[in-house]
Amino acid sequence: MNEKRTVSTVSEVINDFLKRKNLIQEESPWALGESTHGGIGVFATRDIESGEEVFKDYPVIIGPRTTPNNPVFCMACYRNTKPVPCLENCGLPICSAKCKEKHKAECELFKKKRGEVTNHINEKLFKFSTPLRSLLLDENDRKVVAYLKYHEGAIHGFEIDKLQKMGMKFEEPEEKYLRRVCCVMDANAFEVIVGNENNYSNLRGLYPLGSLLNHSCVPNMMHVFDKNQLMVARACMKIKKGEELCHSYARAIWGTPTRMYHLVRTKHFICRCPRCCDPKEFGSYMSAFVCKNCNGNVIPKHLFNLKSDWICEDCHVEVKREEVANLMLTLGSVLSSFDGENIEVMLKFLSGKLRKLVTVNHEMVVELKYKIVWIIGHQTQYKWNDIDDNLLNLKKSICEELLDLLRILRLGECKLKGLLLYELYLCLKEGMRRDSLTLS
Ligand SMILES: C[S@@+](CC[C@H](N)C(=O)[O-])C[C@H]1O[C@@H](n2cnc3c(N)ncnc32)[C@H](O)[C@@H]1O
Repeated sequence: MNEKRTVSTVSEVINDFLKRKNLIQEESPWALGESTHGGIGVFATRDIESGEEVFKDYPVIIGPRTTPNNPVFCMACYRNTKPVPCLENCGLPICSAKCKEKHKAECELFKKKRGEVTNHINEKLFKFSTPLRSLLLDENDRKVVAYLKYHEGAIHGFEIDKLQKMGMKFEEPEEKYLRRVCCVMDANAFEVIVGNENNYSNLRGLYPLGSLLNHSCVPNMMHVFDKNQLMVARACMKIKKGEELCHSYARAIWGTPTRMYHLVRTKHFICRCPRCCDPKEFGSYMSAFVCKNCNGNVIPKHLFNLKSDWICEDCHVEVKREEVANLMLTLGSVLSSFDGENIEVMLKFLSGKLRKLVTVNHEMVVELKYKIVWIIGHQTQYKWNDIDDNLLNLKKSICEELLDLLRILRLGECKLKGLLLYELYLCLKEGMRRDSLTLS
Protein backbone atom coordinates (compact mmCIF):
# COMPACT_ATOMS: atom_id res chain seq x y z
CA MET A 1 0.00 0.00 0.00
CA ASN A 2 1.64 3.22 -1.14
CA GLU A 3 -1.06 5.75 -0.27
CA LYS A 4 -2.03 6.61 3.31
CA ARG A 5 -5.09 4.87 4.71
CA THR A 6 -7.61 7.73 4.92
CA VAL A 7 -11.40 7.96 4.55
CA SER A 8 -10.93 9.17 0.99
CA THR A 9 -8.39 6.52 -0.14
CA VAL A 10 -10.39 3.70 1.48
CA SER A 11 -13.66 5.05 -0.03
CA GLU A 12 -12.06 5.02 -3.46
CA VAL A 13 -10.86 1.42 -3.10
CA ILE A 14 -14.20 0.20 -1.69
CA ASN A 15 -16.27 1.96 -4.36
CA ASP A 16 -14.03 0.54 -7.08
CA PHE A 17 -14.52 -2.96 -5.61
CA LEU A 18 -18.32 -2.55 -5.45
CA LYS A 19 -18.35 -1.23 -9.02
CA ARG A 20 -16.38 -4.25 -10.24
CA LYS A 21 -18.92 -6.51 -8.50
CA ASN A 22 -21.89 -4.56 -9.91
CA LEU A 23 -22.97 -3.60 -6.41
CA ILE A 24 -22.93 0.17 -6.73
CA GLN A 25 -26.20 1.74 -5.55
CA GLU A 26 -27.82 4.76 -7.21
CA GLU A 27 -28.14 6.83 -4.05
CA SER A 28 -26.43 4.85 -1.36
CA PRO A 29 -27.57 5.67 2.19
CA TRP A 30 -24.05 5.26 3.59
CA ALA A 31 -20.63 6.89 3.39
CA LEU A 32 -17.33 6.23 5.11
CA GLY A 33 -16.11 8.63 7.78
CA GLU A 34 -13.84 8.95 10.80
CA SER A 35 -15.28 7.01 13.71
CA THR A 36 -15.19 7.97 17.38
CA HIS A 37 -14.37 4.27 17.94
CA GLY A 38 -11.07 4.97 16.19
CA GLY A 39 -10.21 4.42 12.55
CA ILE A 40 -12.80 4.42 9.80
CA GLY A 41 -16.50 3.61 10.08
CA VAL A 42 -19.69 3.62 7.98
CA PHE A 43 -22.28 6.40 8.51
CA ALA A 44 -25.89 7.01 7.45
CA THR A 45 -26.17 9.79 4.84
CA ARG A 46 -29.96 10.02 5.39
CA ASP A 47 -32.58 8.64 7.78
CA ILE A 48 -32.88 4.86 7.33
CA GLU A 49 -35.99 2.83 8.18
CA SER A 50 -35.84 -0.31 10.31
CA GLY A 51 -35.54 -3.32 8.01
CA GLU A 52 -34.29 -1.24 5.06
CA GLU A 53 -31.49 -2.70 2.97
CA VAL A 54 -28.42 -0.49 3.38
CA PHE A 55 -25.85 -2.22 1.16
CA LYS A 56 -24.82 -5.43 -0.51
CA ASP A 57 -21.29 -6.77 -0.43
CA TYR A 58 -19.39 -9.64 -1.94
CA PRO A 59 -16.40 -11.50 -0.42
CA VAL A 60 -12.97 -10.70 -1.78
CA ILE A 61 -11.71 -13.90 -0.09
CA ILE A 62 -13.86 -16.74 1.18
CA GLY A 63 -13.14 -20.31 2.24
CA PRO A 64 -13.36 -22.91 5.00
CA ARG A 65 -13.14 -21.91 8.65
CA THR A 66 -10.52 -23.56 10.80
CA THR A 67 -13.02 -24.58 13.51
CA PRO A 68 -12.76 -28.19 14.72
CA ASN A 69 -15.31 -30.62 13.25
CA ASN A 70 -16.04 -28.36 10.29
CA PRO A 71 -17.44 -30.88 7.79
CA VAL A 72 -15.53 -31.05 4.50
CA PHE A 73 -17.32 -29.39 1.58
CA CYS A 74 -16.78 -28.69 -2.11
CA MET A 75 -14.22 -25.92 -2.64
CA ALA A 76 -16.23 -24.48 -5.54
CA CYS A 77 -19.93 -24.57 -4.59
CA TYR A 78 -19.42 -24.97 -0.81
CA ARG A 79 -22.06 -27.69 -0.52
CA ASN A 80 -21.14 -30.66 1.62
CA THR A 81 -23.15 -33.23 -0.27
CA LYS A 82 -20.69 -35.96 -1.24
CA PRO A 83 -17.51 -34.05 -2.09
CA VAL A 84 -14.80 -36.34 -3.47
CA PRO A 85 -11.04 -35.79 -3.84
CA CYS A 86 -10.24 -33.62 -6.85
CA LEU A 87 -9.12 -36.00 -9.61
CA GLU A 88 -6.06 -33.82 -10.21
CA ASN A 89 -4.80 -34.96 -6.78
CA CYS A 90 -4.49 -31.48 -5.30
CA GLY A 91 -5.87 -32.84 -2.02
CA LEU A 92 -8.98 -30.65 -1.93
CA PRO A 93 -12.64 -31.74 -2.06
CA ILE A 94 -14.75 -31.06 -5.15
CA CYS A 95 -18.24 -32.34 -6.05
CA SER A 96 -18.82 -32.18 -9.84
CA ALA A 97 -17.21 -31.58 -13.22
CA LYS A 98 -18.64 -28.04 -13.24
CA CYS A 99 -17.10 -27.32 -9.85
CA LYS A 100 -13.80 -28.85 -10.99
CA GLU A 101 -13.67 -26.31 -13.81
CA LYS A 102 -14.26 -23.44 -11.36
CA HIS A 103 -11.56 -24.85 -9.08
CA LYS A 104 -8.90 -25.17 -11.84
CA ALA A 105 -6.64 -22.21 -10.99
CA GLU A 106 -6.72 -23.07 -7.30
CA CYS A 107 -5.99 -26.71 -8.08
CA GLU A 108 -2.83 -25.71 -9.99
CA LEU A 109 -1.72 -23.44 -7.14
CA PHE A 110 -2.21 -26.07 -4.45
CA LYS A 111 -0.46 -28.78 -6.48
CA LYS A 112 2.50 -26.50 -7.07
CA LYS A 113 2.69 -25.51 -3.44
CA ARG A 114 2.30 -29.00 -2.05
CA GLY A 115 4.90 -30.83 -4.13
CA GLU A 116 3.71 -34.24 -2.99
CA VAL A 117 0.27 -35.11 -4.39
CA THR A 118 -2.18 -37.72 -3.14
CA ASN A 119 -5.52 -39.02 -4.29
CA HIS A 120 -7.39 -38.41 -1.07
CA ILE A 121 -8.90 -35.33 0.59
CA ASN A 122 -6.35 -33.76 2.89
CA GLU A 123 -8.56 -32.42 5.66
CA LYS A 124 -5.80 -30.31 7.22
CA LEU A 125 -5.04 -28.68 3.90
CA PHE A 126 -8.75 -28.00 3.42
CA LYS A 127 -9.02 -26.44 6.86
CA PHE A 128 -6.08 -24.05 6.40
CA SER A 129 -6.66 -23.31 2.71
CA THR A 130 -8.50 -19.96 2.96
CA PRO A 131 -5.53 -17.55 3.26
CA LEU A 132 -3.75 -19.37 0.41
CA ARG A 133 -6.62 -18.38 -1.87
CA SER A 134 -5.38 -14.79 -1.60
CA LEU A 135 -2.45 -15.75 -3.84
CA LEU A 136 -4.95 -15.95 -6.70
CA LEU A 137 -6.22 -12.38 -6.27
CA ASP A 138 -5.52 -9.82 -8.98
CA GLU A 139 -3.83 -6.46 -8.24
CA ASN A 140 -7.14 -4.65 -7.67
CA ASP A 141 -8.36 -7.15 -5.10
CA ARG A 142 -4.96 -7.26 -3.39
CA LYS A 143 -5.28 -3.48 -3.03
CA VAL A 144 -8.65 -3.94 -1.29
CA VAL A 145 -7.08 -6.34 1.21
CA ALA A 146 -4.16 -3.96 1.72
CA TYR A 147 -6.54 -1.15 2.74
CA LEU A 148 -8.35 -3.12 5.44
CA LYS A 149 -7.50 -2.77 9.10
CA TYR A 150 -5.48 -5.47 10.84
CA HIS A 151 -3.83 -6.25 14.15
CA GLU A 152 -0.56 -8.07 14.52
CA GLY A 153 -0.21 -10.62 17.29
CA ALA A 154 0.83 -14.14 18.15
CA ILE A 155 -2.65 -15.60 17.61
CA HIS A 156 -2.83 -14.42 13.99
CA GLY A 157 -1.27 -16.38 11.14
CA PHE A 158 -1.25 -19.87 12.67
CA GLU A 159 -2.70 -21.18 9.37
CA ILE A 160 0.61 -20.35 7.67
CA ASP A 161 2.58 -22.18 10.40
CA LYS A 162 0.33 -25.21 9.86
CA LEU A 163 0.81 -25.12 6.07
CA GLN A 164 4.59 -24.81 6.52
CA LYS A 165 4.54 -27.78 8.89
CA MET A 166 2.77 -29.69 6.15
CA GLY A 167 5.77 -29.02 3.91
CA MET A 168 4.63 -25.93 1.99
CA LYS A 169 7.37 -23.48 1.12
CA PHE A 170 6.87 -19.73 0.74
CA GLU A 171 9.37 -17.11 -0.39
CA GLU A 172 9.81 -14.30 2.15
CA PRO A 173 7.58 -11.65 0.45
CA GLU A 174 4.92 -14.26 -0.19
CA GLU A 175 4.96 -15.42 3.43
CA LYS A 176 4.77 -11.80 4.61
CA TYR A 177 1.77 -11.19 2.34
CA LEU A 178 0.03 -14.38 3.53
CA ARG A 179 0.58 -13.51 7.18
CA ARG A 180 -0.85 -10.04 6.57
CA VAL A 181 -3.89 -11.65 4.89
CA CYS A 182 -4.39 -13.80 8.01
CA CYS A 183 -4.26 -10.69 10.23
CA VAL A 184 -6.73 -8.88 7.95
CA MET A 185 -9.08 -11.88 7.95
CA ASP A 186 -8.94 -12.19 11.74
CA ALA A 187 -9.79 -8.51 12.17
CA ASN A 188 -12.56 -8.40 9.60
CA ALA A 189 -13.91 -11.75 8.37
CA PHE A 190 -17.55 -12.78 8.78
CA GLU A 191 -18.83 -16.25 9.55
CA VAL A 192 -20.85 -17.49 6.58
CA ILE A 193 -23.07 -20.56 6.91
CA VAL A 194 -24.15 -22.28 3.69
CA GLY A 195 -27.04 -24.76 3.89
CA ASN A 196 -29.40 -25.44 6.77
CA GLU A 197 -29.03 -26.57 10.40
CA ASN A 198 -28.95 -30.26 9.48
CA ASN A 199 -26.53 -29.96 6.60
CA TYR A 200 -24.30 -26.94 6.56
CA SER A 201 -20.86 -25.67 5.59
CA ASN A 202 -18.99 -23.23 7.75
CA LEU A 203 -17.01 -20.54 5.90
CA ARG A 204 -15.30 -17.25 6.64
CA GLY A 205 -15.53 -14.41 4.17
CA LEU A 206 -13.77 -11.07 3.89
CA TYR A 207 -16.41 -8.52 2.85
CA PRO A 208 -14.68 -5.19 2.13
CA LEU A 209 -17.54 -2.81 2.94
CA GLY A 210 -18.89 -5.03 5.73
CA SER A 211 -15.37 -4.94 7.21
CA LEU A 212 -15.67 -1.22 7.79
CA LEU A 213 -18.65 -1.54 10.12
CA ASN A 214 -17.51 -0.99 13.68
CA HIS A 215 -18.90 -2.94 16.60
CA SER A 216 -21.62 -2.15 19.10
CA CYS A 217 -23.37 -4.51 21.55
CA VAL A 218 -26.49 -2.43 20.75
CA PRO A 219 -26.10 -2.75 16.98
CA ASN A 220 -28.29 -0.94 14.48
CA MET A 221 -27.32 -3.24 11.61
CA MET A 222 -27.71 -6.94 10.86
CA HIS A 223 -26.78 -9.01 7.83
CA VAL A 224 -27.74 -12.17 6.00
CA PHE A 225 -26.07 -14.10 3.18
CA ASP A 226 -27.81 -15.43 0.10
CA LYS A 227 -27.00 -18.77 -1.55
CA ASN A 228 -24.14 -17.15 -3.51
CA GLN A 229 -22.58 -15.75 -0.32
CA LEU A 230 -23.70 -12.23 -1.22
CA MET A 231 -24.07 -10.19 1.97
CA VAL A 232 -27.24 -8.15 2.40
CA ALA A 233 -26.81 -5.63 5.24
CA ARG A 234 -30.02 -4.17 6.73
CA ALA A 235 -30.93 -1.71 9.45
CA CYS A 236 -32.39 -3.54 12.46
CA MET A 237 -33.79 -0.29 13.88
CA LYS A 238 -34.46 3.27 12.70
CA ILE A 239 -31.20 5.09 12.05
CA LYS A 240 -30.88 8.87 11.90
CA LYS A 241 -28.84 10.70 9.27
CA GLY A 242 -25.22 11.03 10.47
CA GLU A 243 -25.36 8.10 12.93
CA GLU A 244 -22.66 5.46 12.70
CA LEU A 245 -23.76 2.07 11.37
CA CYS A 246 -22.58 -0.72 13.67
CA HIS A 247 -23.12 -4.42 13.90
CA SER A 248 -22.18 -6.83 16.67
CA TYR A 249 -18.97 -8.88 16.52
CA ALA A 250 -20.12 -10.86 19.58
CA ARG A 251 -23.21 -12.93 20.35
CA ALA A 252 -25.96 -10.78 21.81
CA ILE A 253 -26.89 -13.55 24.27
CA TRP A 254 -23.48 -13.41 25.93
CA GLY A 255 -23.12 -11.35 29.10
CA THR A 256 -20.72 -8.38 29.22
CA PRO A 257 -17.60 -10.18 30.58
CA THR A 258 -17.94 -12.92 27.94
CA ARG A 259 -18.38 -10.39 25.12
CA MET A 260 -15.52 -8.30 26.50
CA TYR A 261 -13.19 -11.33 26.67
CA HIS A 262 -14.08 -12.30 23.08
CA LEU A 263 -13.59 -8.76 21.72
CA VAL A 264 -10.29 -8.18 23.52
CA ARG A 265 -8.85 -11.56 22.54
CA THR A 266 -9.95 -11.58 18.89
CA LYS A 267 -10.40 -7.92 17.92
CA HIS A 268 -8.12 -6.17 20.41
CA PHE A 269 -10.47 -3.53 21.79
CA ILE A 270 -12.73 -2.82 24.76
CA CYS A 271 -16.27 -1.91 23.80
CA ARG A 272 -17.74 1.14 25.54
CA CYS A 273 -21.26 0.98 24.13
CA PRO A 274 -24.27 1.79 26.38
CA ARG A 275 -24.75 -1.90 27.27
CA CYS A 276 -21.09 -2.35 28.27
CA CYS A 277 -21.23 0.89 30.28
CA ASP A 278 -24.16 -0.43 32.33
CA PRO A 279 -23.15 -3.07 34.91
CA LYS A 280 -26.81 -4.19 35.02
CA GLU A 281 -26.99 -4.54 31.20
CA PHE A 282 -30.23 -2.52 30.93
CA GLY A 283 -31.63 -4.37 33.94
CA SER A 284 -31.21 -7.81 32.38
CA TYR A 285 -28.37 -8.85 34.73
CA MET A 286 -27.20 -11.25 32.03
CA SER A 287 -23.89 -11.98 33.72
CA ALA A 288 -24.93 -11.74 37.38
CA PHE A 289 -24.64 -14.56 39.93
CA VAL A 290 -26.81 -15.12 42.97
CA CYS A 291 -25.08 -14.00 46.18
CA LYS A 292 -24.52 -16.95 48.54
CA ASN A 293 -24.88 -14.56 51.47
CA CYS A 294 -28.12 -12.66 50.71
CA ASN A 295 -29.43 -13.88 47.32
CA GLY A 296 -28.68 -10.47 45.79
CA ASN A 297 -27.09 -9.98 42.37
CA VAL A 298 -23.31 -10.36 42.17
CA ILE A 299 -21.89 -8.21 39.35
CA PRO A 300 -18.36 -7.19 38.25
CA LYS A 301 -16.87 -4.63 40.65
CA HIS A 302 -15.09 -2.66 37.91
CA LEU A 303 -16.31 -2.02 34.39
CA PHE A 304 -13.99 -2.62 31.40
CA ASN A 305 -11.61 -4.76 33.44
CA LEU A 306 -11.30 -8.46 32.66
CA LYS A 307 -9.44 -9.01 35.91
CA SER A 308 -12.10 -7.43 38.09
CA ASP A 309 -13.39 -9.19 41.19
CA TRP A 310 -17.15 -9.30 41.67
CA ILE A 311 -19.40 -7.71 44.28
CA CYS A 312 -22.96 -8.22 45.56
CA GLU A 313 -25.10 -5.17 44.86
CA ASP A 314 -27.02 -5.64 48.12
CA CYS A 315 -24.69 -6.90 50.87
CA HIS A 316 -21.40 -5.84 49.15
CA VAL A 317 -19.75 -9.21 49.78
CA GLU A 318 -16.91 -9.63 47.28
CA VAL A 319 -16.27 -12.72 45.18
CA LYS A 320 -12.86 -13.45 43.63
CA ARG A 321 -12.76 -13.45 39.85
CA GLU A 322 -11.22 -16.98 39.87
CA GLU A 323 -14.30 -18.30 41.70
CA VAL A 324 -16.61 -16.76 39.09
CA ALA A 325 -14.43 -18.10 36.25
CA ASN A 326 -14.55 -21.62 37.73
CA LEU A 327 -18.31 -21.47 38.12
CA MET A 328 -18.69 -20.35 34.49
CA LEU A 329 -16.43 -23.19 33.34
CA THR A 330 -18.40 -25.75 35.33
CA LEU A 331 -21.75 -24.48 34.09
CA GLY A 332 -20.42 -24.35 30.53
CA SER A 333 -19.33 -27.97 30.64
CA VAL A 334 -22.66 -29.10 32.14
CA LEU A 335 -24.49 -27.30 29.33
CA SER A 336 -22.34 -28.80 26.60
CA SER A 337 -22.92 -32.29 28.07
CA PHE A 338 -26.65 -31.98 27.27
CA ASP A 339 -27.06 -33.69 23.91
CA GLY A 340 -30.79 -33.08 23.56
CA GLU A 341 -31.81 -36.68 24.10
CA ASN A 342 -33.35 -36.12 27.49
CA ILE A 343 -35.01 -32.79 27.78
CA GLU A 344 -36.35 -33.58 31.26
CA VAL A 345 -32.77 -33.51 32.63
CA MET A 346 -32.21 -30.13 31.00
CA LEU A 347 -35.43 -28.73 32.42
CA LYS A 348 -34.62 -30.01 35.89
CA PHE A 349 -31.21 -28.34 35.76
CA LEU A 350 -32.74 -25.12 34.39
CA SER A 351 -35.31 -24.68 37.14
CA GLY A 352 -33.19 -26.29 39.89
CA LYS A 353 -29.43 -25.98 40.31
CA LEU A 354 -28.84 -23.36 37.64
CA ARG A 355 -31.46 -20.94 38.96
CA LYS A 356 -30.00 -21.21 42.46
CA LEU A 357 -26.62 -20.07 41.14
CA VAL A 358 -27.39 -17.43 38.53
CA THR A 359 -30.00 -14.77 37.67
CA VAL A 360 -33.12 -15.48 35.63
CA ASN A 361 -31.62 -13.94 32.45
CA HIS A 362 -28.05 -15.15 32.96
CA GLU A 363 -26.30 -16.10 29.71
CA MET A 364 -26.18 -19.75 30.83
CA VAL A 365 -29.95 -19.76 31.40
CA VAL A 366 -30.47 -18.12 28.01
CA GLU A 367 -28.13 -20.60 26.31
CA LEU A 368 -30.01 -23.53 27.82
CA LYS A 369 -33.42 -22.09 26.94
CA TYR A 370 -32.17 -21.50 23.42
CA LYS A 371 -31.12 -25.17 23.18
CA ILE A 372 -34.53 -26.28 24.43
CA VAL A 373 -36.33 -24.14 21.84
CA TRP A 374 -34.42 -25.85 18.99
CA ILE A 375 -35.08 -29.33 20.41
CA ILE A 376 -38.84 -29.14 21.07
CA GLY A 377 -40.72 -29.63 17.82
CA HIS A 378 -37.64 -30.56 15.79
CA GLN A 379 -35.46 -33.32 17.21
CA THR A 380 -36.13 -37.05 17.36
CA GLN A 381 -38.43 -37.91 20.29
CA TYR A 382 -39.57 -34.29 20.47
CA LYS A 383 -41.17 -33.75 17.04
CA TRP A 384 -44.50 -31.87 17.08
CA ASN A 385 -46.48 -35.15 17.07
CA ASP A 386 -44.45 -36.62 19.94
CA ILE A 387 -44.78 -33.84 22.50
CA ASP A 388 -47.63 -33.26 24.97
CA ASP A 389 -49.36 -29.92 25.59
CA ASN A 390 -47.06 -29.18 28.53
CA LEU A 391 -43.92 -29.27 26.39
CA LEU A 392 -45.67 -27.29 23.66
CA ASN A 393 -46.68 -24.58 26.14
CA LEU A 394 -43.22 -24.62 27.67
CA LYS A 395 -41.60 -23.92 24.31
CA LYS A 396 -44.10 -21.11 23.68
CA SER A 397 -43.29 -19.50 27.06
CA ILE A 398 -39.54 -19.79 26.53
CA CYS A 399 -39.84 -18.12 23.10
CA GLU A 400 -41.83 -15.28 24.69
CA GLU A 401 -39.34 -14.90 27.54
CA LEU A 402 -36.39 -14.76 25.14
CA LEU A 403 -38.22 -12.24 22.94
CA ASP A 404 -38.81 -10.08 26.03
CA LEU A 405 -35.11 -10.27 26.82
CA LEU A 406 -34.19 -9.12 23.28
CA ARG A 407 -36.49 -6.11 23.82
CA ILE A 408 -34.75 -5.33 27.14
CA LEU A 409 -31.38 -5.56 25.41
CA ARG A 410 -32.62 -3.10 22.71
CA LEU A 411 -31.66 -5.45 19.90
CA GLY A 412 -34.35 -4.26 17.48
CA GLU A 413 -35.33 -6.39 14.50
CA CYS A 414 -32.34 -8.72 14.87
CA LYS A 415 -31.98 -12.16 13.30
CA LEU A 416 -32.54 -13.94 16.61
CA LYS A 417 -35.87 -12.13 16.99
CA GLY A 418 -36.90 -13.40 13.56
CA LEU A 419 -35.93 -16.98 14.45
CA LEU A 420 -37.75 -16.87 17.79
CA LEU A 421 -40.87 -15.33 16.26
CA TYR A 422 -40.87 -18.13 13.71
CA GLU A 423 -40.59 -20.78 16.45
CA LEU A 424 -43.39 -19.03 18.37
CA TYR A 425 -45.53 -19.08 15.22
CA LEU A 426 -44.89 -22.86 14.88
CA CYS A 427 -46.07 -23.36 18.50
CA LEU A 428 -49.24 -21.36 17.89
CA LYS A 429 -49.91 -23.27 14.66
CA GLU A 430 -49.47 -26.61 16.44
CA GLY A 431 -51.74 -25.40 19.27
CA MET A 432 -54.45 -24.49 16.75
CA ARG A 433 -54.11 -27.85 15.04
CA ARG A 434 -54.66 -29.56 18.41
CA ASP A 435 -57.65 -27.32 19.19
CA SER A 436 -59.26 -28.14 15.86
CA LEU A 437 -58.84 -31.89 16.54
CA THR A 438 -60.59 -31.49 19.94
CA LEU A 439 -63.47 -29.58 18.34
CA SER A 440 -64.07 -31.98 15.46
C1 LIG B 1 -13.71 -4.76 11.24
S1 LIG B 1 -12.69 -3.45 11.71
C2 LIG B 1 -13.82 -2.11 11.70
C3 LIG B 1 -13.35 -0.96 10.85
C4 LIG B 1 -12.16 -0.22 11.41
N1 LIG B 1 -12.56 0.79 12.35
C5 LIG B 1 -11.31 0.39 10.31
O1 LIG B 1 -10.77 1.48 10.51
O2 LIG B 1 -11.18 -0.25 9.28
C6 LIG B 1 -12.51 -3.95 13.37
C7 LIG B 1 -11.57 -3.13 14.19
O3 LIG B 1 -12.08 -1.81 14.37
C8 LIG B 1 -11.89 -1.39 15.74
N2 LIG B 1 -13.22 -1.29 16.38
C9 LIG B 1 -14.40 -1.74 15.90
N3 LIG B 1 -15.41 -1.46 16.73
C10 LIG B 1 -14.87 -0.82 17.78
C11 LIG B 1 -15.41 -0.27 18.99
N4 LIG B 1 -16.71 -0.35 19.27
N5 LIG B 1 -14.56 0.32 19.84
C12 LIG B 1 -13.22 0.39 19.58
N6 LIG B 1 -12.64 -0.11 18.46
C13 LIG B 1 -13.45 -0.69 17.56
C14 LIG B 1 -11.05 -2.46 16.40
O4 LIG B 1 -9.71 -2.14 16.24
C15 LIG B 1 -11.41 -3.68 15.58
O5 LIG B 1 -10.43 -4.68 15.65
